Amino acid sequence: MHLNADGLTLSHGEWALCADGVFGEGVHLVTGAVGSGKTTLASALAGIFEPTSGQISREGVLRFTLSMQFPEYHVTGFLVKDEIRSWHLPVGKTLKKSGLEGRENEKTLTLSRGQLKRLHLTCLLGNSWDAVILDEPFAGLDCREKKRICTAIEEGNHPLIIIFTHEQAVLPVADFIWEIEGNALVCRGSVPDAIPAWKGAPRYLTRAMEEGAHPENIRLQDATEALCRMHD
Ligand SMILES: Nc1ncnc2c1ncn2[C@@H]1O[C@H](COP(=O)(O)OP(=O)(O)OP(=O)(O)O)[C@@H](O)[C@H]1O
Repeated sequence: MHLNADGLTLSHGEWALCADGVFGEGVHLVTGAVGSGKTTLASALAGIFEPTSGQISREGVLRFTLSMQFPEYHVTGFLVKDEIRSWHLPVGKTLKKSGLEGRENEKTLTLSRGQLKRLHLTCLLGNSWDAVILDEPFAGLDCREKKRICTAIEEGNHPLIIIFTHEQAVLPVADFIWEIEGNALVCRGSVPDAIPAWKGAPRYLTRAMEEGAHPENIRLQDATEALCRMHD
C-alpha cells in the first residue's frame, strides 16, 4: 500500500513547490515553516488540489481522507449529535471520547474551535481508513488534547498516516520524517536514523543529541529516556 507523489509541481501564481516521493505504510511526519506549502501538498495528496505537473498515484489505498486545518470545513451536521451520526458513529460513546458529554443537542458551530477540532478528529480517527492525511491536527488544542490525539494516532488502525505540522512540543511516535525545505519536499528517512538530519526537529530532541543521546523516536519522552540511558 502506498501513496506516490511522482514529479509533482504545485503552484500558486509565482510560488511553486516540488514534491517527489513514496509514502508507504506507517506514520509520516511532514514538517515545514509557516507558508512552506504543507496545506497545498496535503490537499494535492488528497486529490483536491490539481498539480501543475506530475501525478499522484495510490496503490492499495481505497479509503482515504484528509483532515483540513480548520474543523469548520468538515461540519455537515446542524447539531452535535447529527454531526456524529454523519460519521456513522454512536453518539454517547463519541461524546465521551471527545469530552463533550451532554452537549449532543447543541449547534455544532457553537462549539469552540478547540472543541470542534477535538470532535472532528475523534470522529475522523474513529472511522476506518487505509490512509489518513492530517493537516495541522494539533492546531488550536492544548497539551492534554494534543496528547490524546497522539494516542489516537498511535492506537488507531490506519495503515498509512501522513501528518503535516509545525508542532514542536507534542508529537506522536513516527516512522518517517519529511521536510519542506527550499520549495521542495525532502525525505529525511526512517526514524530513528532520520532524527539527526531533521532540521526542524524540536529543541528537546536537538538538545538531547547535543548531549550525546540517541532518542529512539521523536517524542519528548524518547529524548528524556535517551538522556536517562546515558546517565545510567
Ligand atoms: N489560494 C491561494 N492563492 C494564492 N496563494 C496561495 C493560496 N493558498 C496558498 N497560497 C500561498 O502558497 C504558499 C503555501 O501555502 P500553504 O498554505 O500551503 O502553506 P503552509 O505550509 O500550509 O502554511 P501554514 O503553516 O501557515 O499552514 C504560501 O506562500 C501561500 O501564501
